[in-house]
Amino acid sequence: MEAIYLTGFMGAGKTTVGQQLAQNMKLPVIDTDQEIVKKLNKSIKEIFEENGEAFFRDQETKILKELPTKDVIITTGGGIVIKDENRAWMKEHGNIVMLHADIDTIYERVSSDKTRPLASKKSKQELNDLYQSRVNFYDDCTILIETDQKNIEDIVNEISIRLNSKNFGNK
Ligand SMILES: Nc1ncnc2c1ncn2[C@@H]1O[C@H](COP(=O)(O)OP(=O)(O)OP(=O)(O)O)[C@@H](O)[C@H]1O
Ligand SMILES: O=C(O)C1=C[C@@H](O)[C@@H](O)[C@H](O)C1
Ligand SMILES: [Mg+2]
Repeated sequence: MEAIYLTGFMGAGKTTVGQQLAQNMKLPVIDTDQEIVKKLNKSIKEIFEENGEAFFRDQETKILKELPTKDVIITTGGGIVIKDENRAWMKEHGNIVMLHADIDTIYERVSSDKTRPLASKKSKQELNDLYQSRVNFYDDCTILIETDQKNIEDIVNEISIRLNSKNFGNK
Protein backbone atom coordinates (compact mmCIF):
# COMPACT_ATOMS: atom_id res chain seq x y z
CA MET A 1 0.00 0.00 0.00
CA GLU A 2 1.15 3.54 -0.83
CA ALA A 3 2.09 5.87 2.03
CA ILE A 4 -0.55 7.97 3.78
CA TYR A 5 0.67 11.52 4.41
CA LEU A 6 -1.25 13.54 6.99
CA THR A 7 -1.01 17.29 6.41
CA GLY A 8 -2.68 20.37 7.85
CA PHE A 9 -1.96 23.52 9.83
CA MET A 10 -0.24 23.53 13.23
CA GLY A 11 -2.43 21.98 15.87
CA ALA A 12 -4.89 20.42 13.41
CA GLY A 13 -4.17 17.02 14.97
CA LYS A 14 -1.83 15.32 12.48
CA THR A 15 0.44 13.72 15.08
CA THR A 16 -2.41 12.70 17.39
CA VAL A 17 -4.69 11.35 14.65
CA GLY A 18 -1.77 9.60 12.94
CA GLN A 19 -0.96 7.58 16.06
CA GLN A 20 -4.53 6.28 16.31
CA LEU A 21 -4.88 5.69 12.57
CA ALA A 22 -1.66 3.65 12.63
CA GLN A 23 -2.98 1.48 15.46
CA ASN A 24 -6.26 0.86 13.66
CA MET A 25 -4.62 0.10 10.32
CA LYS A 26 -1.76 -1.86 11.92
CA LEU A 27 0.81 0.26 10.13
CA PRO A 28 3.91 2.02 11.44
CA VAL A 29 3.71 5.79 11.88
CA ILE A 30 6.56 8.26 11.45
CA ASP A 31 6.38 11.98 12.31
CA THR A 32 8.68 14.25 10.29
CA ASP A 33 9.05 16.78 13.16
CA GLN A 34 10.04 14.00 15.57
CA GLU A 35 12.53 12.58 13.05
CA ILE A 36 14.22 15.99 12.69
CA VAL A 37 14.39 16.40 16.47
CA LYS A 38 15.94 12.93 16.83
CA LYS A 39 18.44 13.45 14.01
CA LEU A 40 19.68 16.83 15.26
CA ASN A 41 19.17 16.11 18.95
CA LYS A 42 17.58 19.55 19.37
CA SER A 43 14.02 20.75 19.90
CA ILE A 44 12.19 22.44 17.00
CA LYS A 45 12.34 25.70 18.94
CA GLU A 46 16.14 25.38 19.28
CA ILE A 47 16.56 24.55 15.58
CA PHE A 48 14.56 27.63 14.56
CA GLU A 49 16.47 29.84 17.02
CA GLU A 50 19.97 28.52 16.33
CA ASN A 51 19.83 27.48 12.66
CA GLY A 52 16.86 29.39 11.24
CA GLU A 53 13.73 28.38 9.37
CA ALA A 54 15.45 27.80 6.00
CA PHE A 55 17.72 25.18 7.57
CA PHE A 56 14.71 23.50 9.21
CA ARG A 57 12.91 23.40 5.83
CA ASP A 58 15.95 21.76 4.19
CA GLN A 59 16.01 19.12 6.91
CA GLU A 60 12.28 18.57 6.50
CA THR A 61 12.62 17.87 2.77
CA LYS A 62 15.61 15.58 3.34
CA ILE A 63 13.76 13.56 5.97
CA LEU A 64 10.60 13.34 3.84
CA LYS A 65 12.59 11.83 0.98
CA GLU A 66 14.49 9.40 3.21
CA LEU A 67 11.35 7.92 4.77
CA PRO A 68 9.68 4.75 3.46
CA THR A 69 6.91 5.22 0.89
CA LYS A 70 5.09 1.89 1.29
CA ASP A 71 2.89 0.56 4.10
CA VAL A 72 3.43 3.54 6.36
CA ILE A 73 1.63 6.55 7.80
CA ILE A 74 3.66 9.74 7.78
CA THR A 75 2.53 12.65 9.92
CA THR A 76 4.10 15.83 8.60
CA GLY A 77 5.01 19.22 10.03
CA GLY A 78 2.46 21.97 9.41
CA GLY A 79 4.73 23.78 6.96
CA ILE A 80 5.78 20.85 4.78
CA VAL A 81 3.23 21.81 2.11
CA ILE A 82 4.82 25.17 1.35
CA LYS A 83 7.51 23.61 -0.83
CA ASP A 84 6.36 22.45 -4.27
CA GLU A 85 8.87 19.62 -4.24
CA ASN A 86 7.46 18.23 -0.98
CA ARG A 87 3.90 18.24 -2.30
CA ALA A 88 5.08 16.64 -5.54
CA TRP A 89 6.90 13.92 -3.59
CA MET A 90 3.87 13.14 -1.42
CA LYS A 91 1.55 13.06 -4.44
CA GLU A 92 3.86 10.72 -6.30
CA HIS A 93 4.30 8.32 -3.39
CA GLY A 94 0.94 8.23 -1.68
CA ASN A 95 -2.28 9.86 -0.60
CA ILE A 96 -2.29 13.28 1.04
CA VAL A 97 -4.93 13.46 3.78
CA MET A 98 -5.40 17.04 4.96
CA LEU A 99 -6.88 17.71 8.39
CA HIS A 100 -8.74 21.01 8.60
CA ALA A 101 -9.69 22.82 11.81
CA ASP A 102 -11.09 26.32 12.31
CA ILE A 103 -8.67 29.06 13.33
CA ASP A 104 -10.47 29.43 16.70
CA THR A 105 -9.79 25.78 17.47
CA ILE A 106 -6.19 26.05 16.27
CA TYR A 107 -5.55 29.20 18.31
CA GLU A 108 -6.94 27.59 21.45
CA ARG A 109 -4.63 24.60 20.98
CA VAL A 110 -1.37 26.28 20.02
CA SER A 111 -1.31 29.77 21.55
CA SER A 112 -0.13 28.71 25.00
CA ASP A 113 2.21 26.00 23.68
CA LYS A 114 5.79 27.31 23.46
CA THR A 115 7.08 24.42 21.30
CA ARG A 116 5.91 25.85 17.96
CA PRO A 117 8.13 28.79 17.04
CA LEU A 118 5.81 30.03 14.27
CA ALA A 119 2.78 30.09 16.58
CA SER A 120 3.98 30.93 20.06
CA LYS A 121 4.07 34.72 19.75
CA LYS A 122 1.26 35.22 17.24
CA SER A 123 -2.17 36.75 17.76
CA LYS A 124 -5.16 34.89 16.34
CA GLN A 125 -5.19 37.32 13.40
CA GLU A 126 -1.50 36.73 12.67
CA LEU A 127 -1.98 32.98 12.89
CA ASN A 128 -4.91 33.24 10.51
CA ASP A 129 -2.77 35.30 8.10
CA LEU A 130 -0.15 32.55 8.10
CA TYR A 131 -2.86 29.96 7.48
CA GLN A 132 -4.34 32.02 4.62
CA SER A 133 -0.92 32.38 3.01
CA ARG A 134 -0.76 28.57 2.81
CA VAL A 135 -4.39 27.68 2.16
CA ASN A 136 -3.93 26.78 -1.51
CA PHE A 137 -1.10 24.43 -0.59
CA TYR A 138 -3.20 22.65 2.05
CA ASP A 139 -6.10 22.34 -0.37
CA ASP A 140 -3.78 20.59 -2.84
CA CYS A 141 -4.55 17.20 -1.28
CA THR A 142 -6.20 13.85 -2.08
CA ILE A 143 -8.69 13.86 0.79
CA LEU A 144 -9.79 16.79 2.95
CA ILE A 145 -11.19 15.99 6.39
CA GLU A 146 -13.12 18.53 8.45
CA THR A 147 -12.17 17.84 12.07
CA ASP A 148 -14.06 20.46 14.09
CA GLN A 149 -16.40 19.02 16.73
CA LYS A 150 -15.09 15.52 15.98
CA ASN A 151 -13.10 13.33 18.32
CA ILE A 152 -9.98 11.43 17.27
CA GLU A 153 -11.87 8.16 16.77
CA ASP A 154 -14.44 9.80 14.47
CA ILE A 155 -11.68 11.40 12.41
CA VAL A 156 -9.76 8.13 12.11
CA ASN A 157 -12.92 6.31 11.00
CA GLU A 158 -13.66 8.98 8.43
CA ILE A 159 -10.14 8.77 7.00
CA SER A 160 -10.40 4.96 6.69
CA ILE A 161 -13.76 5.19 4.92
CA ARG A 162 -12.54 7.88 2.52
CA LEU A 163 -9.36 5.98 1.70
CA ASN A 164 -11.33 2.77 1.08
CA SER A 165 -13.81 4.43 -1.21
CA LYS A 166 -11.00 6.13 -3.11
CA ASN A 167 -9.22 2.80 -3.58
CA PHE A 168 -12.42 1.21 -4.86
CA GLY A 169 -12.85 4.03 -7.33
CA ASN A 170 -15.81 5.84 -5.72
CA LYS A 171 -15.50 9.57 -5.37
N1 LIG B 1 -10.01 16.25 17.19
C1 LIG B 1 -9.43 16.68 18.30
N2 LIG B 1 -10.16 16.88 19.41
C2 LIG B 1 -9.58 17.34 20.55
N3 LIG B 1 -8.25 17.63 20.70
C3 LIG B 1 -7.48 17.44 19.61
C4 LIG B 1 -8.00 16.96 18.37
N4 LIG B 1 -6.99 16.89 17.48
C5 LIG B 1 -5.88 17.29 18.14
N5 LIG B 1 -6.16 17.63 19.42
C6 LIG B 1 -5.21 18.17 20.41
O1 LIG B 1 -4.60 19.33 19.84
C7 LIG B 1 -3.23 19.40 20.18
C8 LIG B 1 -2.40 19.48 18.90
O2 LIG B 1 -2.47 18.25 18.20
P1 LIG B 1 -1.25 17.68 17.36
O3 LIG B 1 0.03 17.89 18.09
O4 LIG B 1 -1.62 16.30 16.96
O5 LIG B 1 -1.29 18.66 16.11
P2 LIG B 1 -0.36 18.67 14.82
O6 LIG B 1 -1.27 18.85 13.67
O7 LIG B 1 0.52 17.47 14.81
O8 LIG B 1 0.51 20.00 15.02
P3 LIG B 1 1.98 20.38 14.43
O9 LIG B 1 1.79 20.84 13.02
O10 LIG B 1 2.44 21.51 15.26
O11 LIG B 1 2.84 19.18 14.54
C9 LIG B 1 -2.93 18.15 21.02
O12 LIG B 1 -2.97 18.51 22.38
C10 LIG B 1 -4.07 17.20 20.69
O13 LIG B 1 -4.38 16.33 21.75
O1 LIG C 1 3.51 25.14 10.41
C1 LIG C 1 4.75 25.17 10.54
O2 LIG C 1 5.48 25.89 9.85
C2 LIG C 1 5.36 24.30 11.56
C3 LIG C 1 4.63 23.27 12.09
C4 LIG C 1 5.19 22.30 13.06
O3 LIG C 1 4.67 21.00 12.79
C5 LIG C 1 6.72 22.28 13.01
O4 LIG C 1 7.18 21.65 11.82
C6 LIG C 1 7.26 23.67 13.09
O5 LIG C 1 6.87 24.21 14.33
C7 LIG C 1 6.78 24.55 11.93
MG1 LIG D 1 2.60 17.25 14.76
